[in-house]
Amino acid sequence: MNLTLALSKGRIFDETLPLLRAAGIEVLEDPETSRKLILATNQPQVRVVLVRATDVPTYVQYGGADLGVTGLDTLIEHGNQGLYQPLDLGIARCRVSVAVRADFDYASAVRQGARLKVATKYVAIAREFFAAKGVHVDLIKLYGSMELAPLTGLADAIVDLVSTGSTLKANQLVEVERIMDISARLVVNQAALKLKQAPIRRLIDAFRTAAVTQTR
Ligand SMILES: Nc1ncnc2c1ncn2[C@@H]1O[C@H](COP(=O)(O)OP(=O)(O)OP(=O)(O)O)[C@@H](O)[C@H]1O
Ligand SMILES: O=P(O)(O)OC[C@H]1O[C@H](OP(=O)(O)OP(=O)(O)O)[C@H](O)[C@@H]1O
Repeated sequence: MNLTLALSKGRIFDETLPLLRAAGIEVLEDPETSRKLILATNQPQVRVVLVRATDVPTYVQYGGADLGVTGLDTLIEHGNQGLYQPLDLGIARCRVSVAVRADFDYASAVRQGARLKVATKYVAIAREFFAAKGVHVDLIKLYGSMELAPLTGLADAIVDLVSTGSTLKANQLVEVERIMDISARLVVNQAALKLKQAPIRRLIDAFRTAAVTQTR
C-alpha cells in the first residue's frame, strides 16, 4: 500500500530524516541538490513530497499526502480540520513570542490600554493571545521578515518565532512575552488512517520510539 509523506525543505526535512531512518526509511534524493518534488525512498511503497511549510497541513487535509510533518505554529494557523495529530515529534523546537524595538515601552503601552499595531504571519495565535490579555490590537498580516516591521514604523510589535534569539538581537529587538512553545507534529489524513491503517500505525510507532529516544 502506497504512503505519501509531505515535508518542507530545510529544517523540517533535515530533522525528520533521522526519524525516517529509525523507521527503516532512507530518502534517496537530496532536496538541496535535486529539483524533484517527489522523492523516492528505499521502500518502494513510501514517497516524500516537498511542499511549502505552510502548505503541509493543506496537502494532508485534502489527501494530497497521507501524512506530513508541520510546526505547531503552522498547524494552529491552518486549523486542524480533517487532521489527526498522533505525535509531538519534539523536533524544530522554538517558541512564538512578542518582540518590540529596544526603545519601545511595551509594558506602559499595554498598561495604558493603548491600541498596539502588531505585524505577524501568525494572526490566529496573535489575535487569541492579545484578546485573552484584553489588549486591543491592529493586526498586520506579513509573510516573512517580520523583524523589519518595528524598525520601519509599520508596527509597534511583532509576533514571531524565536529560537536562539539571534535574529531579534541582530535587529535590535527584544522579546517581551513568550506566547507558546513550538515543536513539529506528525499529522495524518483521517481517511488514510482508516484505509491504510497498518502501515500508518507502523510508521507512527517507529516515529514515536525514535522521537522519545532523540529527545531524551
Ligand atoms: N529558528 C527556528 N528554530 C527551530 N524551529 C524553527 C525555527 N524557525 C522555524 N521553526 C519551525 O520550523 C517550521 C518550518 O520553518 P521554515 O523556516 O522551514 O519554514 P518557513 O520559511 O517559515 O515556511 P514558509 O516557506 O511556508 O513561509 C516552522 O513552522 C517552525 O515550527
Ligand atoms: O531566534 P533565532 O535562532 O534567530 O531563530 C528565529 C528565526 O528563525 C526563523 O527564521 P529562519 O531562520 O527559518 O528563516 P526564514 O524566516 O527564512 O524561514 C524565524 O522566522 C525567525 O526569524
